This record gives sequence, C-alpha cells and structure tokens, in this order.
Amino acid sequence: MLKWFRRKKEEKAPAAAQELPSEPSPEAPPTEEPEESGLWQKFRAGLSKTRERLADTLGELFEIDRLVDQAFLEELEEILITADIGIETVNRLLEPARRKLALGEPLRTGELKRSLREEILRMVSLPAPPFPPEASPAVIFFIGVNGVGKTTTLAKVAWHLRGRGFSVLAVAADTFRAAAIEQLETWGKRVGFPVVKQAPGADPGAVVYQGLEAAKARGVEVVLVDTAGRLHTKYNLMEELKKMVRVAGKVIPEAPHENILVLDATTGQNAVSQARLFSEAVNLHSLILTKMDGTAKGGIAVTVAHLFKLPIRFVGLGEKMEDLAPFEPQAFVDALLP
Ligand SMILES: Nc1nc2c(ncn2[C@@H]2O[C@H](COP(=O)(O)OP(=O)(O)OP(=O)(O)O)[C@@H](O)[C@H]2O)c(=O)[nH]1
Repeated sequence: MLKWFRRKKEEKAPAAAQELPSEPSPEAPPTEEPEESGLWQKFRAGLSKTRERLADTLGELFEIDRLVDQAFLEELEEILITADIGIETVNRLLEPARRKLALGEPLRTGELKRSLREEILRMVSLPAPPFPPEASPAVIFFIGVNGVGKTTTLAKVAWHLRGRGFSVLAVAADTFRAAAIEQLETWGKRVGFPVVKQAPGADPGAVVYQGLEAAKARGVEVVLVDTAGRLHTKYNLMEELKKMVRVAGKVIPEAPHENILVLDATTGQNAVSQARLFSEAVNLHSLILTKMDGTAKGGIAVTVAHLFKLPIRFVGLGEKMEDLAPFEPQAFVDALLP
C-alpha cells in the first residue's frame, strides 16, 4: 500500500450506481486492490523513453569518477534542460556545485551525482494527504486545458478507485463541448461509473450542484468532476472554474477536497504556463502528468512539482483505463539519473 493510498474503512456495496437511471455495465470491473509491485513495474516501463535518453547522455557523462570543472557543469546543465527540467530548476540543482567551484573546493562527479539525486528526490517527494481525500463524499476536480487527457485521466482514476472498492460518480461539468459529455458517458459505461450531466451549454455550476446533491443522496464515496479546458476566453474559463468551486463548497463544506491539475508531459515547458494560469484562479492541490509513455522529457515533473510545490499523484502511461500508475519518487529519480 502506497503511503498516500487511503484505506477504505469499511466495504460498502456500490449501491449508488444501481439507483441511477442507466446502470453502467463495465467491460471488466476491477475486483481487487491494485497490486503495488505491478503498478511499480508499469511506472518504470512508462519512463523507459526518459530513462533511455538520459542513460546515453548522463550515463556517459558520469561514467568515470573525476573532478568536476566548468565544462562538466555546462554539459550537465544542457542535458538536464533537454530532459525538460526548466532553467530555473536546473539552476537551483546546480547552484551548490557552482558555489563549490567558485570557491575552488574540489568536487567529484560521483558526489555531484549523489547530491543531484537527493535534491531531485526531495523536489518530487512532497508530502501528500491521503487519496482519495478523507471526506464523504470526497470531491475531486480535474482541471487543465483541453487535450491534456483530463477526461481519460478521470476515467482511469475512477477505474483505480473502483478497484480499491470505492463507489464513484462523475460530473460532466465541461458543458462547453457536447463531445466531452459523450466521451465521459462512454468511459462511464466502459469502466462502470454513473455520470451526472445536463444538456450541452448548460451552466457548469448547475451541473456541479446537481452532481453533488445526487452523490450525497446516494451515499457515493468519491465524486470526480470533469471541468472545461476551453471556453470563449481565458477569463471566462477561470471565472467559471471559480464559480464551480464556490458551488461545490456550498453543497458540501470544504469541497472540492482536491483540485488536480492535469498536465500533458509531452508539452514540455508549456505545462509550466498552464500550472501558473490555473494556480492563479484556484487552489491547486496535486498533479497528474499524462502521456509519460510518449516522452523522453519526463523532467517536466521535477519542474512543475518544484515551482508550484504540488505533489504528483499519478502518471498516465497510455490510453487504456489501466494505464495509470501512482507516482513513485524513487523510481522516477532512478530513471532520470541512472
Ligand atoms: N499515450 C497516451 N495518451 C493519452 C494519455 N492520456 C490521454 N491520452 C490521449 O490524449 C487524448 C486527449 O485525451 P482527452 O481525455 O480527450 O483530453 P481532455 O483533456 O479531456 O480533452 P478535451 O475533452 O478536449 O478537453 C486522447 O486521445 C487520449 O486517449 C496517456 O497517458 N498516454
């Protein structure tokens, strides 16, 4: 059991789903808790592109233990930046080594590598509260620009939670695009969770209200809210998001209990601007990085976690519902700095 996996206090029959108008019939409902070692292997495999790329470059650089000089630091800086660790974070990582060099103190490459590993581990190991949050129902918002994989990720998290025995309900609050509602419903049928929706164009706040009332009435344990990633203007998008948060808090005190920012790992430094944008509008609690399977630039995880002090809950490793793995800081550092 991972540290932030919350155990279910008691097993409850997923009665909530049965009361809904169209009971979803999942393709293959999960029946057991996800096996930790299996998830760990999946996580490692998903990082193979990042690992391979860095094993070639960093592996070679650190191959022979020798004294660090200016040229070595410059080469290291370049490699870390190409792995999508942003310049600000790279500077922070290399600062102690630069200071030593400036003072004329000897520093060996082995020592530098060890301290880099420790620092990166620290940056991506922020303490995370239990997941799902300890509230009933626990309300989780999925936030991010369109196309990052929000809806798919919501479905994967639903699958994961159902596998751990939690009852789940989804709210289709991205009413801006009709296709988004349909996509969520399709996932609901496949994975086995009910979806509360209204007609396209409806007020997202009203859908959130209806969804949370339904969850309370039916005793659902976790509510997953799919929010819009695109609106006519950025201003509208942010105002709408704030409104949804306010509505949620009126129906259930303290809700939403977790606002997860979903970022596409392949977009590189763009992810940083997205994190900035959303963090200015709402209180973000955690991150999910999608499409880790498709990038050799997994370093973006370090940058966003470091700059915004957000724990990484999961990473997306493919398009299927089981392609989601809890983020493992140590395995991540092993892949990044082999
Ligand atoms: N390879 C890979 N593809 C993914 C992953 N997560 C999502 N995708 C794909 O990314 C595409 C976009 O995913 P959506 O879930 O529709 O993204 P969204 O953010 O909800 O987008 P909108 O509905 O347009 O707002 C889909 O083709 C997904 O299958 C992942 O972890 N790995």
